[in-house]
Amino acid sequence: MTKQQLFEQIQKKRSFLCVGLDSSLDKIPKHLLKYENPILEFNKQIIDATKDLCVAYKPNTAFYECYGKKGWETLTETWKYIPEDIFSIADAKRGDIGNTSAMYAETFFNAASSEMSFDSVTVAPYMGSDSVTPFLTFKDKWVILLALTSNMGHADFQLQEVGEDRLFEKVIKTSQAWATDEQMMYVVGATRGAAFGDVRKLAPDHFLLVPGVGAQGGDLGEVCKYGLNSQCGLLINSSRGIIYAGQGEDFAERAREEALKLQQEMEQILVKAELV
Ligand SMILES: O=c1ccn([C@@H]2O[C@H](COP(=O)(O)O)[C@@H](O)[C@H]2O)c(=O)[nH]1
Repeated sequence: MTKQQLFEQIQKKRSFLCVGLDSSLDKIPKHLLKYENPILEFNKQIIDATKDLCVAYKPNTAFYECYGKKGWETLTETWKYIPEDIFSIADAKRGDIGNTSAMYAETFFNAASSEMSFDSVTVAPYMGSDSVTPFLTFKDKWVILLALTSNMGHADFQLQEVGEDRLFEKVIKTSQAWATDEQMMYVVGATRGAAFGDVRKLAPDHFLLVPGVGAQGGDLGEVCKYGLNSQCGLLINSSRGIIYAGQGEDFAERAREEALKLQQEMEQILVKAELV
């Protein structure tokens, strides 16, 4: 999916919501355990209930890899179930020496070999250019590079000064030599608030994937105040806050209600910013 197509979806749905599919057997409603593949059934019902309210789905691969062969099958079938016009993110946080990264890229982008072709994959920048560029050889596919994460430990490295910059600023500056804003996004945690202003000084036109609203307490209004750009430029993820909103037979409706609350807030923000 291109940047323009993503923006068109945002305008059409009046939403920049990404639903995180962090689905695990111990958290999904108990009545689903009777299904042959409970997590797949859960994901399908969540997707059916939210697909008109969001523009992206983000399965975090950890929640699938932990179940071995069956988990990979679930991830593959979940990817197949995501509607084509919805941006798909494999939140895998990969990155290794070049030839290994090339195999990771095949895994997530080349359906001919892996049966999956996500629109994007999250990548860690720590190993540098040759660990990231193999993901950039696929047309209309995206790297989402970790920049300033939502977790407490972000300060251990990302805020350390490297010359005149903090490390996350160095990551954003240096990586812009590897790809344009048509192929690269950055992860910036919703819990980072005013730091969105610093990110926007360096990356005014890039899309930012923003996890951390909902369960982690990030503030949507604050993120948008500093992070919105002329093509919206934000994909706001909520995983647990949406998918585990209910535990009963009506869990998908409860998930829809939570997604709807966020979508309605986003619509107001888009209208106020005259983006729709
Ligand atoms: O900085 C980061 C990078 C990735 N994540 C991932 O996003 C979701 C958040 O889940 P919630 O349940 O909405 O908190 C999860 O998959 C994380 O691994 C992040 O939270 N922060």
